[in-house]
Amino acid sequence: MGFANELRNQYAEDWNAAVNHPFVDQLLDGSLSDGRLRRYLIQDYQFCDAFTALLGQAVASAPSLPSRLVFAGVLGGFASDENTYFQDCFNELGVPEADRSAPALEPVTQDFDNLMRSALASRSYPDVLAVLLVAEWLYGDWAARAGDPASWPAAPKHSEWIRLHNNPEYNAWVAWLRDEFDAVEPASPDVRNRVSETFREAVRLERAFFDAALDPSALPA
Ligand SMILES: Cc1ncc(CO)c(N)n1
Repeated sequence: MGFANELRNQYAEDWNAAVNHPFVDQLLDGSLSDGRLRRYLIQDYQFCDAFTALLGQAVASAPSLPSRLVFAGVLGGFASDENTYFQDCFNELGVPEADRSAPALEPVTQDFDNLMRSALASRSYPDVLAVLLVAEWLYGDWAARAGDPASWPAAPKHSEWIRLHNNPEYNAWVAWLRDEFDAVEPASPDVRNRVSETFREAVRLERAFFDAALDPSALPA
C-alpha cells in the first residue's frame, strides 16, 4: 500500500465522517437550504484563496517540469471554472461584495488558512502535497457518492458543486496527486511524521468545516 492510502486508513474515522457528513447528504439530495449553502460558500471562498496560493507553491516546489505543468493546468482551471461557480452562486444568493472578499472567518476557516499558509511557507513539497491531496481526494470521495448524474439534484447551485468534484478530469488529477505523494514519501522518520501530522490535521479540518456549515447556533436552517 502506498503512503497516501496508509494515511487515509490511519485517519479513516475523520475521513469517513467528512465524506458521509449530513451536509453532504443534504447537498446530494438537494435539500440543503440556501442559508446553509450561502454560509458554507462564503467560508469556502476564503479557503479557495489560500488553496490557490498553495497551488502556486506547488508549481514552485515541484521537482520537475512535468509536475509543474500539472499544477499550472489545475491552477488555470481553478481560476476559471471554480471561480465562476462561486460568482454565479453569490449572485443567485445575494451575497454582497464584502462577504465575497473579506467575510468574518469562522474558527475552522482560520485554522485551515493557517495550515495551508504554513505548508506554503515550509516550501516542502511533501507537506504542500499532503494538504492538496486531502482537500482534493476527500472532495472526490464525497462527490463520488452522487452516483449517476441522472440522480443528481436539479439546481445548478447543488449539481455544479458535485460536477466540479466528480468528472473524469478531476478524478485523474486526484489519482495523479496520490501517485505524486506516494513517490515522495519521506525516508526520514521525522519528516514522515511531520507530513503525517499535516495530513491528519487537514482531514480533521475537512470534517470540522462541514460541522461548522451545519452549526445550528449560527443560522436558521
Ligand atoms: C474545505 C474545502 N476542502 C476541499 C475543497 C476542494 O478543493 C474545497 N473547495 N473546500
